[in-house]
Amino acid sequence: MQADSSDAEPSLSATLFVPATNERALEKLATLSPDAVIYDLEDAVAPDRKGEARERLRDHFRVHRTAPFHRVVRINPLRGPHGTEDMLAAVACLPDAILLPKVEQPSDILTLAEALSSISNAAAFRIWAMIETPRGMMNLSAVAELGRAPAARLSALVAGTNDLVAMSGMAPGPDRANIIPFLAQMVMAARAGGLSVLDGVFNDIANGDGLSSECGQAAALGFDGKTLIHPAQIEAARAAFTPSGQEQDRARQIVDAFADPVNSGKAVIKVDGQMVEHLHRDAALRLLRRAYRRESASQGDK
Ligand SMILES: CC(C)(COP(=O)(O)OP(=O)(O)OC[C@H]1O[C@@H](n2cnc3c(N)ncnc32)[C@H](O)[C@@H]1OP(=O)(O)O)[C@@H](O)C(=O)NCCC(=O)NCCSC(=O)C[C@H](O)C(=O)O
Ligand SMILES: [Mg+2]
Repeated sequence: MQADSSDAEPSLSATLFVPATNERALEKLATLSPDAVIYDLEDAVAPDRKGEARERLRDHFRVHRTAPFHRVVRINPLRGPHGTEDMLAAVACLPDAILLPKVEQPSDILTLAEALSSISNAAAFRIWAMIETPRGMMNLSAVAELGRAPAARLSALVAGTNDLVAMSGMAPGPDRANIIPFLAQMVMAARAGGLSVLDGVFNDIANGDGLSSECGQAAALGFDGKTLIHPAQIEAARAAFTPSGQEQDRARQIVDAFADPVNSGKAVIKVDGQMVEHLHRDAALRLLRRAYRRESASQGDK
């Protein structure tokens, strides 16, 4: 079962990356049902194609003014040569959020937030932060604290496991054993800051069993969703982050038990032999809300 999820964002279970230069993949989006799409101007775009990527992105958003999923643009770091132009292109697209990669300290977020505040049509944009460098990991709690400061616009953390592995020299190990401590810290930091938090990508596109297992692991760690690189990965992510029928039944049982007049005024009761407190009822209500949102979203797909 997924741990308590933040209500800061809509459902983000299946969040698909699309390189902004890949025209075919951009068009394919109209036939897919991810919860969110991250249009990438950073690592999926070669350095000599950054200008073309921005142009394609603007064209794409001009044609597709709305979409049934949350839309996020990943720009290059603001301290690098492409960051500012990427930010302006992203703002012109009116996405729901801008994803800043390789965030290492609070000032990275605050610089972007300040820049957005000086642009008139950027009022509603949220910022998502990728945590994927050793320095970003070391400064994680200070970055996540910005979730409590509305002016910082921060609403989600995204684990960049490829970069983290490459920059740290760690091998992920079987079942990601070596990186789990860092993933768990990201979830805790996100909860402390009231942020959503997404797991990193699974590179082995043809390995469906491996993906399902990693999505299950991400849900068990408390992530709100998984970032994906291929349409074939959407269903596995969706399944792992949707509360099962059994989980929903149990949640209803807990909610109903507390609503029963015989339990009126009680802070702790027994349900099916187990001690249950108000915190369990609150978690049950969140789970049912998540299941309801998922159900409504899939009705919308039909
Ligand atoms: C990896 C890919 C290059 C593979 O693409 P392709 O060879 O075209 O795959 P398929 O032939 O199997 O594709 C089948 C159809 O699906 C479309 N497609 C493929 N990928 C996507 C996608 N991401 N979104 C939408 N549609 C997609 C193809 O166009 C085919 O369509 P059709 O022919 O019309 O049926 C490709 O999958 C890819 O580029 N994926 C995304 C890569 C990416 O964005 N990478 C950067 C993000 S990951 C990262 O950086 C994480 C982080 O920073 C870290 O450090 O960990
Ligand atoms: Mg990365």
